[in-house]
Amino acid sequence: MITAVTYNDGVVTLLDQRKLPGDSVFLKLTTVEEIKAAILSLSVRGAPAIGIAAAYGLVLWAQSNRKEQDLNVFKQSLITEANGLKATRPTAVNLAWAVDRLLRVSDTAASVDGAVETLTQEAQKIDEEDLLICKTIGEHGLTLLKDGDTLLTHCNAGGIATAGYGTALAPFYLARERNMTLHAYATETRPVGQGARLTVWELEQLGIDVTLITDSMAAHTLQSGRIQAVIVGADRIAANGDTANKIGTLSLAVAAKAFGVPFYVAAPLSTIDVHTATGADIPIEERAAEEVTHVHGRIITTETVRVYNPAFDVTPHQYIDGIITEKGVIRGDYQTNLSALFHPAASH
Ligand SMILES: CSC[C@H]1O[C@H](OP(=O)(O)O)[C@H](O)[C@@H]1O
Repeated sequence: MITAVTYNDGVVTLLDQRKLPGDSVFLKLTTVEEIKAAILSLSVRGAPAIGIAAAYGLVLWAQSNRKEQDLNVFKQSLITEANGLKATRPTAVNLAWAVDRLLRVSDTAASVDGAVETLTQEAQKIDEEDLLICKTIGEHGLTLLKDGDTLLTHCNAGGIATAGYGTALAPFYLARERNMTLHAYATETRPVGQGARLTVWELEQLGIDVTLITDSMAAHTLQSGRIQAVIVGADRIAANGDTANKIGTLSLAVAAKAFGVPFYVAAPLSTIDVHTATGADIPIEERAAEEVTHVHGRIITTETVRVYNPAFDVTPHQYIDGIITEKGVIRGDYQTNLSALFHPAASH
């Protein structure tokens, strides 16, 4: 199992995803500032993985402030640090979800030491739970597939974007364990190249057949009939099922609908944000122009060009045939059926 984020005794170890596929470099971080920088630079990326990293970042801060005598000062400063972590990447709700979960459990602490212990335990629980959740997502994803299927995926929603197994790639991990054969087509995923650099690398590490295409080849590939389903991850799913994911996902969903290919989103409940009504309300992170204008440090356009670099887009729920969660595959009336995941009693 490839693990992107691990924690042990005051040190967070991150697989530096900027260096893949050429080098597997592990960063040893001991401060929340280093964690924030790693999230901003995409050393660690992937909605669940940045939630786990942010949670451990709060733990590092708490441990370095253990000598604070005033519990209220400690708690107020913790909230400030939490807000700083949330601001790093606003679209992926998992980051805020993880940080808010730590704030909730530490709020009842009766001492600074108690708060530090509670924060540490809760961050480790989030990490451990995510691994099991992703495996379960893989199980539910397999119910939609058959031996020999070819799936198109976008960006990287694999083990290195989570605590392990991934979300969109989880069915590939499970299929491999079950001697079931699935084939992958991975889109390059400009401008950061998570597909070409990370998904190809991850699937080849697993011995899974993967074909790389550029983003502009996706519609043609879907039209060709060689793809049985599209499966992607998510950064935030609104209450009505509208889904924010890596830029380029919307194009895949529209093309899949046009050519009759099922389009699935795979995501844990921690990616579903019932407090965000529709996709129009999801904040879309815009990133530096250099991600678009430069490849491996070399400029590929003019020095004067204006750049628009949204890191995500929103796929309307009408284009989504199913949302694969750890609770099962959610279909149809997403407003009702997603809400029922959080309020089961109300669904009767
Ligand atoms: C399970 S990863 C979910 C999601 O996060 C990725 O974004 P980024 O690489 O910018 O962190 C991508 O949108 C994945 O689908």
